[in-house]
This record gives sequence, C-alpha cells and structure tokens, in this order.
Amino acid sequence: MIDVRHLSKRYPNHTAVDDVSFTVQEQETLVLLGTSGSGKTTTLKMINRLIEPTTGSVEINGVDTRRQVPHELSRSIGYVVQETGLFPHYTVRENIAIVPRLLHWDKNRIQNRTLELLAMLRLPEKILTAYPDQLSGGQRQRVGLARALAAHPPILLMDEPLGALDPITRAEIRQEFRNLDELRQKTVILVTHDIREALELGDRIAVMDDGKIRQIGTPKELVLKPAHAFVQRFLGDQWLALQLQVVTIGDLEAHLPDEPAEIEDRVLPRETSLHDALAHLTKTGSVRLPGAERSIRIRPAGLWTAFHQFVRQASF
Ligand SMILES: Nc1ncnc2c1ncn2[C@@H]1O[C@H](COP(=O)(O)OP(=O)(O)OP(=O)(O)O)[C@@H](O)[C@H]1O
Repeated sequence: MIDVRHLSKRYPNHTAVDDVSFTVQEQETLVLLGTSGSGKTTTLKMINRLIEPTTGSVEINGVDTRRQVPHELSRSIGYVVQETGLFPHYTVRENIAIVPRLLHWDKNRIQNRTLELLAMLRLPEKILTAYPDQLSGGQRQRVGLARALAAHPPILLMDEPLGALDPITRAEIRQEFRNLDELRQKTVILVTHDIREALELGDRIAVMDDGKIRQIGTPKELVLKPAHAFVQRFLGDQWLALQLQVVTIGDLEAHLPDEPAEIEDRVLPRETSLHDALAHLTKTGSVRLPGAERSIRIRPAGLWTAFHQFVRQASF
C-alpha cells in the first residue's frame, strides 16, 4: 500500500504541489488526472524520490521512503515515462536488462525474462538488436513498459505512458494494458490529462488542479457526482458521453421494464457500458440484457428511460 500524507513541493516563486494526501491499495490503479501544470508529475516523482518533498511523507507498506536507499527504492518501483526514456545507445535487449543486471541476475534468467516480456507485449524477437529510434512509437512504448516490468517491481508509476502516440494506437495499447494479468497485479499510479484514459484505466481517479486534489473517487463517482466546479468544467461538454461510458447495463437492472424474454439476440454481459449497448442496439434494434432470473429484450427507448432514472437517482 502507498500512503501519501500532506505532500507539498514549494519552489521559490511557485507551489507545485500543495498538501496532497491519498492512499493506493495493493493491486489498485490510481490515476492522477489534471491539466498541464497541475502538479501531477511532481507528485509522482516525490513518490519514487526523484524529487524531494518540501513537507509531507510517503510510506510504502508502512515504511517511510526517506528511510530507504534511493536505488533500492527505484528497484521496487517501475517507472514509465512519456517517450519511454529508453537509452538511445542501448539496444532493446540492453534496455530491458538494465535493472536485472543491477540485481546481478545470471544471463539465462535475463534471457528468459526478456523473451517472456516480448511475448506478453506482442513484440517480435527481431527487435532485440534494434535501437529505440528504429522502432515505431507503439513499439517503443511497449519496450518502455517491458523495461519497467523486467525485475517484477510490485509498484509501477506511469507518467503519460501513451502521450506520444496517435489516438488509434493509444486506444489499442490501452486495451492491451487493461488485459495484461501482470499489470493487473501491480499497484499502479498513472498520470494523464486524458479523461477517457483515466476512466478506462483507473480504479480511482484523483483530479488535480493548481497543486491540489479537488476530488478523488471511482470513475462512476466522479462522472455522476462531480463534487467541485473544476471537476465539472473538466467533464465539460463530454459529460453525457462519459456517463454512457461509466454506466453499465448491470447498473440499470432495477430500472428496466419487465418485458418477456425473446431469445433471438446475444445477451450482453452486465459490465457492458451503456455506450456499447447503445451501439449494439443501433445495429440490431434490440438487445437482450441479463437479469437476476431473467433475460429481457429491450428497445432503445426503454434503455434511455432506465439510464435517465439511474443517473437521476445516482447523482443526488
Ligand atoms: N523545478 C521547478 N522550479 C519551479 N517550478 C517548477 C519546477 N518544476 C515544476 N514546476 C512548476 O510546478 C507546476 C507543476 O508542474 P508538474 O510538472 O508537476 O505539472 P503536471 O501536472 O505534471 O504538468 P504536465 O502535464 O504539463 O506535465 C508547474 O507550474 C511547473 O511550472
């Protein structure tokens, strides 16, 4: 568990981070979301001590990070940055092996782990002898992740890991990241300014503005109950679309009409977002939804009414 308490970073003319506190449970992903200059990167770097806090403390599993030697800390915390921070004069193989070598792993172990990471991240073995600038942006990003994961750190800090990619590759890699078992077992803090990315990847999201956390909560809490004017502004004109993304058809169960089942269509899983259910509806005209003891067939108007009732109830 990561416990951040009253963390501040003050520069002579500027307070970059102002009394920030939060905890991240084991295997949880917390997203720091905010506009440029809101203090996200500074907060992240105070966790692995690349930046020393002016005041406040960070504890990892009950141990104050100031009591740990910095290089030991960096071995237990993987770090992925935008543009990956790969060493340009090292091959992919050498980049991935950096931390295992520091830990004196033998050659075979490094080789096995490297091949395992390549397979996991769908990278071809032939890139092992390539240099970072010979790879595509998406490949570089995957190698950056492989390097951070190499020595099995329990914690992963990611600063705009997909920031340099085009929207399509970005969405693809996001999907891949979500499905990686190894990543799901990590405690992750991820920095982004992209609200969709935050909603897709975060178990909880901390919205930062002007060095402070304005709201912290699950994607649903944030979108359905924005607690601060800044958070509302951040959601802006995407609000409806974001609601459709976070509300699942399972949420709507209590609000659905009790229509008889007609078994002709695919049953959508409960965790299907309303966005995806509506997309399916426009193709098929109706969808079947799972119920506790029934499956019902529903048309667009029924789904919209249920959504409207759920959002009204959830946001008060
Ligand atoms: N070394 C420094 N000296 C003075 N001010 C700094 C220093 N480092 C950061 N800042 C300021 O602190 C604020 C927060 O910076 P930080 O990099 O944490 O923001 P951010 O939310 O990560 O932004 P971005 O998304 O643009 O990276 C900014 O206004 C920045 O200019």
